[in-house]
Amino acid sequence: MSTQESYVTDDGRTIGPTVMEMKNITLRFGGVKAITDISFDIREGEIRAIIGPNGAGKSSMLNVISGFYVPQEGEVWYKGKKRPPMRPYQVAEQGIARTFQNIALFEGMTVLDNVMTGRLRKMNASLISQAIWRGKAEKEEIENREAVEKIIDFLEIQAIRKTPVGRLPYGLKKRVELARALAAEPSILLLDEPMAGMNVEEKEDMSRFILDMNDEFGTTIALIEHDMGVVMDLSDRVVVMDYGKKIGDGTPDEVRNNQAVIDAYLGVAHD
Ligand SMILES: Nc1ncnc2c1ncn2[C@@H]1O[C@H](COP(=O)(O)OP(=O)(O)OP(=O)(O)O)[C@@H](O)[C@H]1O
Repeated sequence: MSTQESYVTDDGRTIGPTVMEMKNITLRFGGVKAITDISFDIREGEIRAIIGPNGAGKSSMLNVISGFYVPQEGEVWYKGKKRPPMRPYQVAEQGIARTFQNIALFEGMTVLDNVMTGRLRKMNASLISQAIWRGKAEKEEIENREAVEKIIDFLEIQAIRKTPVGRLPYGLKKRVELARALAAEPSILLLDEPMAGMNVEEKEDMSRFILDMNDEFGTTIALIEHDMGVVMDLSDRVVVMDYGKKIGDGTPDEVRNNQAVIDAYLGVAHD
């Protein structure tokens, strides 16, 4: 199927054309090649997973997408244009939001205020226009509040909206982080091991929220994860990395039956 054509999944979601393309990415840290010549694409509206054993290069890839690392070789294409090297905040301004493996929230602030910080990109009224056109700024404030409240309802965190984040258990903090990222209304949402450190019930909740988020807001999601089982039910397509190389790419079924992937997960020796 052409990557420029839309298609409808078995569960009735529409997957659009390619929104991001990684072309022949190579990333080195001194003598260590974290990523070797990897290409793959992300389509609009899909849930795209990047999986692989420890040290495979997943975090490095996520950091290339989000602008934390600039690869020595290869190109990143976004919305049909080659992306020049960019700082992470510029990538964020382009509509790519992310969560972190080690939660990065303002612990002393309430859940509501943390989620509001995710909205900063959407706040357009400058200080001057706020002074002159108070009405415009007020309207924007109301819109922002409404958008944030919708997300808070959606992620079922109403009951803790006034609680300082520092007091919350781990699973809920992860959910608040998700809410904050979603508040930016990203074109692509990058999730860095969203289920790491969670118990079974928390993992089930998180899976449900990721699926619902994609369904309800149409958010394109790219996530990295080393637990293969967790992402198989969630993802439309999966890239599998091992020792910095791409060893598989396809639907969960294709990837599950790929011998190189099976070997990598069973720890079969490499040539
Ligand atoms: N900042 C860095 N400096 C030097 N080497 C690095 C750096 N970041 C990653 N590496 C190396 O690059 C390789 C890939 O690491 P990366 O963290 O991307 O893998 P990963 O698949 O995310 O692993 P994990 O599942 O354990 O998080 C590893 O050999 C790692 O040691």
